[in-house]
Amino acid sequence: MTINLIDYGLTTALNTQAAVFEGLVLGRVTAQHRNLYQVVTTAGDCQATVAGKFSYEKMAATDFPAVGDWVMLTPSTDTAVIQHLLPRQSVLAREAVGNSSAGQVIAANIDTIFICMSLNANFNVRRIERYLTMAWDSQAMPVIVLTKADLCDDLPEKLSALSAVSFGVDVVTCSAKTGVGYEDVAKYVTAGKTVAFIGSSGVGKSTLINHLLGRELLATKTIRADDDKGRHATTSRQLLRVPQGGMVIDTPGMRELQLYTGDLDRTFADIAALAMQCKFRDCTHTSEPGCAVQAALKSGTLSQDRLASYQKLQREMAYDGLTSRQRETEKVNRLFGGKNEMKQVIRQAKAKQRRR
Ligand SMILES: Nc1nc2c(ncn2[C@@H]2O[C@H](COP(=O)(O)OP(=O)(O)OP(=O)(O)O)[C@@H](O)[C@H]2O)c(=O)[nH]1
Ligand SMILES: [Zn+2]
Repeated sequence: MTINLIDYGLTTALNTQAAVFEGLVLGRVTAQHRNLYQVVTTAGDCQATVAGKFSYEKMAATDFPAVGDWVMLTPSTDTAVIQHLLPRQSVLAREAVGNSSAGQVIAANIDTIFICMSLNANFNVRRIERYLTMAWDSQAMPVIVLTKADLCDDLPEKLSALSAVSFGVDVVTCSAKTGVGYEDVAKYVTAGKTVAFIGSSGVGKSTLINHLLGRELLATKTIRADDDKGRHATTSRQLLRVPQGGMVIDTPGMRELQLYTGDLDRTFADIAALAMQCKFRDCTHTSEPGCAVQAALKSGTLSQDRLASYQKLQREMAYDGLTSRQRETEKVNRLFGGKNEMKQVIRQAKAKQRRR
């Protein structure tokens, strides 16, 4: 059986890069189970591990292959060996577990990211801002997918609230119950294109993916009626072929993405434009004279909620860029409200220690 990698998103540019590595075979990572990878090549599916140099050269976690990556490998009848990672066109990363500021790649080479949010209890434009920031940073194209339209009786109000933060990003409204909008979602999933779904648990991502795949591949779960919170149904990371062309990446890590880095200026284009008009270039938009952001707040063209959301994400990203020691300080600052307060707490703690 020969597989056409063009169906898996192979482009001429990738092929040209791959041609440099003589004697190696090109493939795309479709799944990852700890150190073992599933890779599709023209010869079919194979299992693979990474070459020793990935560990010896102390590569960063983000330099290891992830689902969606294009890799060059030494073929084998048993376990192939991944020798090289081809440059990524887009990367969806999250903050690694623990106290390091290193990122963890959860999927690579995604064309479209569906930001899923249900139109009932889960709807929250502040969360959309968070997801958009992450999506813009990944280099993939975001599309906002509003699910469970059947459970919403104030759609125009919600769409209007959304238009204030979406800035021309495509918005699709859908419902699994009525079938409305499902075809609009499918339009983005075309031959050679890779899509990913992010959004809270229980919003209907698996339901949408199953519809695209035309089968019940992913288990969907029953939602607790009282709080609309879902239980996790998806367990393994994977890249799945859609019968009518295109691929879906569904990795559990995508499901509660923490902001790692992000393109705030693109998500908050209105605030970025205002900030350009501030008198001072390093304006913090708090109490400086000639602050265009504060002026917009006063005139009502910018909402306090939106500015607060921007500042919160800005703080989070600054925090992500800190070393672990700086983070500790930052945590203390957050807890005690500032340096002087912190110093006082430390003085008191030391005094207590001495008394012992
Ligand atoms: N009323 C209604 N229910 C829906 C709709 N879409 C999905 N559901 C239901 O919502 C529940 C959760 O859907 P899932 O597709 O499992 O949600 P998920 O986003 O994949 O959840 P995780 O796997 O935890 O990330 C299931 O009971 C679905 O049947 C919809 O459009 N309307
Ligand atoms: Zn300002």
